[in-house]
Amino acid sequence: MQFGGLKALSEFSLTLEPGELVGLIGPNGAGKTTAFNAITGVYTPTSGDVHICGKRVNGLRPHQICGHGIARTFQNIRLFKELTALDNVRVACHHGRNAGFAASFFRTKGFLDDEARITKRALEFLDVMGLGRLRDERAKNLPYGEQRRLEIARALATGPKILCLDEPAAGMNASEKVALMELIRKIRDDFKLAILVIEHDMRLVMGISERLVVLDHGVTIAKGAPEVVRKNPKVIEAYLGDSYLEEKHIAVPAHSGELMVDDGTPADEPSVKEVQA
Ligand SMILES: Nc1ncnc2c1ncn2[C@@H]1O[C@H](COP(=O)(O)OP(=O)(O)OP(=O)(O)O)[C@@H](O)[C@H]1O
Repeated sequence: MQFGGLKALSEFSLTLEPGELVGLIGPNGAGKTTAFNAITGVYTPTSGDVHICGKRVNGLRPHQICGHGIARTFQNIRLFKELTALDNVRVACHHGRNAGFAASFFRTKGFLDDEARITKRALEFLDVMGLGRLRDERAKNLPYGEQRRLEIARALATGPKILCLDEPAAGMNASEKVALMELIRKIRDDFKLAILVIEHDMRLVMGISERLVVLDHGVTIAKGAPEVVRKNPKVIEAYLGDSYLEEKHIAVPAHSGELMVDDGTPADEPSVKEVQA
């Protein structure tokens, strides 16, 4: 994905298997959101291919790609702020359906039955995300963490095979983050989805992902199981940065040991001590 002279994403190849939970990590500006945008049709990749279940979807519009089974959430929450939580999810349940003007205008029995089914289904998604009691609240009045969960409920309601979550725990406190990550894993298990999650907090994402892909400057610098990736010197260097390491007086030799420092939040002493040279 190239923007003028800038290659925001140049070496990126990822296959998501059914039911897999993969973490996409990397420092600020590494190209993570660009990868999501290229996969979900927000951008048309300037080269390369995106396939969903064998079908090439490059150049399709986001709603068409969603119709092929990829749903996503955004780093900056994009809810229908004036609609209730329930209606935000109902809209997604309607995805790809068209009742027809006459049926909706005359509110035929078939139309009303359909609407009742959609409401029931939307309530189930709200309950999955622990938002059932807030069904009639306008999205804009929900606390930040609940808006994030509502976005996930809405994405789930489109019936995806693959769910892409862009920093779903951003802005949450530590215990909310842990609870959300556990919920994400449960969603994967219950709905049998593949999930690709961008998360800045390395410890969190390593805790739930079977596999990690690490980007830096648009290039994949490491892939694999979390316990392998976290020992990768390139990842340690890219993620923490030389200045950070100098500041903390941490030496990272070519074949360094464990890395257990959260990114994006000030590293506390116990985490730093876990960086074993
Ligand atoms: N529409 C765009 N036009 C020009 N440059 C862009 C555009 N979108 C992203 N970029 C650039 O591409 C690079 C990768 O950005 P991207 O947002 O994908 O990084 P990121 O890994 O998601 O970062 P962060 O963790 O801060 O969200 C950055 O240099 C960014 O400025």
